[in-house]
Amino acid sequence: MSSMATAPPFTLLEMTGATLVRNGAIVLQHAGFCVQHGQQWAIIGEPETAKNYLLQALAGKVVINQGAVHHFHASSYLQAGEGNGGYRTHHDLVAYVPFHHHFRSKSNTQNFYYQQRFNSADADDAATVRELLSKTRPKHNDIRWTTDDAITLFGLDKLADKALIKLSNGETRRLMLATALVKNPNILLLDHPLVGLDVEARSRFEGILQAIIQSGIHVIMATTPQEIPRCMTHVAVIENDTIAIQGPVDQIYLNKYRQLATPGNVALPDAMRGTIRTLFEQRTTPAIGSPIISMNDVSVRYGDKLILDGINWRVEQGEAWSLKGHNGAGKSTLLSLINGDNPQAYSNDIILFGRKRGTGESIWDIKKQIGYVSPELHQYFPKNHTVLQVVLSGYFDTVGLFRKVAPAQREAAVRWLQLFGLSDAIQQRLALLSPDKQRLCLLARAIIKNPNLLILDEPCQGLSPQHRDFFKALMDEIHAVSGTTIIYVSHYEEDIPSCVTKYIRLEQGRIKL
Ligand SMILES: Nc1ncnc2c1ncn2[C@@H]1O[C@H](COP(=O)(O)OP(=O)(O)OP(=O)(O)O)[C@@H](O)[C@H]1O
Repeated sequence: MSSMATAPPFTLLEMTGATLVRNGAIVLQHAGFCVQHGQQWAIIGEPETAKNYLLQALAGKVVINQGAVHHFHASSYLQAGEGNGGYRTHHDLVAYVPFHHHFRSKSNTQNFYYQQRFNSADADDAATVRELLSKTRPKHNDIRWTTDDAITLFGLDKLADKALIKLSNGETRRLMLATALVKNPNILLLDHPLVGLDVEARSRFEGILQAIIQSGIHVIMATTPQEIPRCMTHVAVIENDTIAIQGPVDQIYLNKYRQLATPGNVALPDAMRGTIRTLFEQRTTPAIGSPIISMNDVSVRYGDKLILDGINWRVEQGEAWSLKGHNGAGKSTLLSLINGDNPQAYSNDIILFGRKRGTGESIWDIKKQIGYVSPELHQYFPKNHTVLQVVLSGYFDTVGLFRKVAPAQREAAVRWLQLFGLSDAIQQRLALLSPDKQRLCLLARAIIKNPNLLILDEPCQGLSPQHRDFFKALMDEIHAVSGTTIIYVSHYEEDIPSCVTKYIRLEQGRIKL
């Protein structure tokens, strides 16, 4: 990959004849892509892996099997570096914001385990927002964005002294974007930057992006046809393993792609519905009486900060609820009280599955009633287990499989994986699956034990439109067949299945009627 090839005038970045391979399979072939000065690119289409790999290739994070990427924008920086003895690379001028963050503890020894968030005393090893941003120094002197600028742009002022581990999902996304900005790159590569942001943050994003672009940074982002910011000048459309179409945004017939990505009502094939019925006939979890959840004046406090304030909520068996609220409203904290991850559940008046919390029940007694999936679980789930092991671990509520399983359990796991279209991947390690298939695998894990309560926190995050529609139809079917109680969190109305008929909205930790 040479960055010293001769640049056509105004060309900043060029990919030529590139073939990208993942786990032995071609993801993208013969890809050509060129960014000229003043162009901002949105990459849409499917599969997600191809978009993600294209960004990673431009960021220099994956090997290109054939072809090359030329970073002409870095030429003068590299030339100026020659002779002064310092090591310079075009990587210094490119920042990539992935879908998942890789923040580490200060000792840099481990990823945070995900319950750690709700045990505030454990968070001492985590850097604060300001510490992280301050230590992310650019390798060059062309500083357009300081730490303070980035904090202001992304509205992180109130969070600046907070440990990273304490941030909500949406707050973490904003921090990831800010971290990339303080590298002061020439090229900013964003993988679905709006995912996890609430409606208001998404509407502010256009202005944020404009400010970034006006400072001279060029943006290339993977996104959906529905969410192409107005300041994007060009679009590239991925279809299967090629860049099918690319050009100025006003010359691409976007409606076609928007229609493809518009939520639709998928009808599950009869055979699939039959399988679901059979799987639920083997229900092992005994049904219990209502209410499933009863919260009476529940509050959660960390230090002097009240995160949840006077929550009264009753969920009857078989109900399907949408839990709504802005980023940082307290949704995940509320869920952590239900799924046994938050020690403050004991000091509150909470009845779960007919039993008051703090009356001798173990966390496992609680967890065995619940199927759970969330962005945090996905983030921290060890990826070295096979797909089959991951799904089977749902029977034991462990993060990975450490027990022997019964043949019937194994058979059910295989059938669920067939339903989710993951039969081919059964023996593959989770790490080798694309992020959307990993998510489907964790969804199968949540469902496999036929739990009394399904907690689905942003379950469609990262799913393709087809997978999303399929998953919603599956939820409707499961709810109809099993009567499983559901709590569903999403910042996108179109992600919510039609079986969800009740809602609770949080605002700054309180119920908003
Ligand atoms: N241990 C902690 N100490 C201090 N503040 C915390 C702690 N854990 C969470 N918070 C704060 O509590 C607020 C609520 O966080 P929570 O994750 O419940 O929000 P959320 O509604 O799920 O947001 P999102 O939509 O972004 O996922 C956030 O502002 C977060 O920073």
